[in-house]
Amino acid sequence: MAPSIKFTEQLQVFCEIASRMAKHEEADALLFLIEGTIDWQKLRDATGKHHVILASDRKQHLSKAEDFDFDTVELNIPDSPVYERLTQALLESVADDLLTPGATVIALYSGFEVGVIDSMSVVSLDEHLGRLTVHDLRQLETRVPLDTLKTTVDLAVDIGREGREGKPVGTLFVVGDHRKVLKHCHPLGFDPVRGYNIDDRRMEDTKVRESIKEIAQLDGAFVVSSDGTIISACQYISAPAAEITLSKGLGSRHWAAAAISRATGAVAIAVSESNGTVRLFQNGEVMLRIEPFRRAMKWKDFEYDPPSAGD
Ligand SMILES: Nc1ncnc2c1ncn2[C@@H]1O[C@H](COP(=O)(O)OP(=O)(O)OP(=O)(O)O)[C@@H](O)[C@H]1O
Repeated sequence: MAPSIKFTEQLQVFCEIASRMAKHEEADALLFLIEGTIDWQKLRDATGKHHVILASDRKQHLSKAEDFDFDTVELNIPDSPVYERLTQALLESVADDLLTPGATVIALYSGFEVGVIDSMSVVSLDEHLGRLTVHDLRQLETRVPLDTLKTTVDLAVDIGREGREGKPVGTLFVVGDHRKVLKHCHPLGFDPVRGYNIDDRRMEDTKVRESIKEIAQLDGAFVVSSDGTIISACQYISAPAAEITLSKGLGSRHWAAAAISRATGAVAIAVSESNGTVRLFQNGEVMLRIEPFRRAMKWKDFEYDPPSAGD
């Protein structure tokens, strides 16, 4: 059974203060990061008509919450620091259209004692989160289904923000039109997904996404079919770069992304190793750019010397 959080007097007072703060800040929502179920009726009474989002690492903690008019977000990053989980909850809420990128949110969470909501923050989602909206993805009118795009973009944003074991990671996903894409690819060594059956290569699966984060540390691109199956990994992409203009500072990974999206009907999603920025290319152009949400600044970024367009 899911653990339950006692609806204490302290929680009641927290809800009242959060509601007052929400009014004062003209906040768009209250966000509760929870580690168990709560008496939903009491929470609804205490938060009145406010838009409330509940985020948890476990689906069962959120069970029946929607019956009380709460929005819910599942995180799947247990044991991560609270800051990471809050960030993820905000990103997911924006991606699911529960919050706009410019929203102000009153977040309530357990900052010190496990299982007790003891902390509150006023968060203004700045423009770093700004571009990640389903609306933007919808505007692309691609032949790649929205679900596949959203899953890939979410994963790319995770990779850009988290890196791996403290190190930044960059990578490239080429999504859709995979038969044509493969004609422009050659392997850069062993293909780590080769030999796995289709069910073990679907991006909708959490375990598969975790494996992708590992493989992303290797050189080359992922080729993904429109239905979100990883067709191949560690591929070098060579497509003609003629008629493509990109901003200065973008290197060969981004040129490859632009070129393949021009030469085929695929959407290319590049994660920059230098700064975690995710760019989505279609028809040779950057259609969407998502800045990582507060990744630590690295001074060595400024020493970066991009290769020339012909590379
Ligand atoms: N044509 C390509 N196909 C697939 N992967 C590529 C290609 N070109 C470069 N890469 C990958 O991108 C990595 C970084 O290359 P480079 O620094 O030139 O790219 P970049 O666009 O500046 O990207 P970043 O911002 O991540 O540094 C390479 O080590 C390689 O793994």
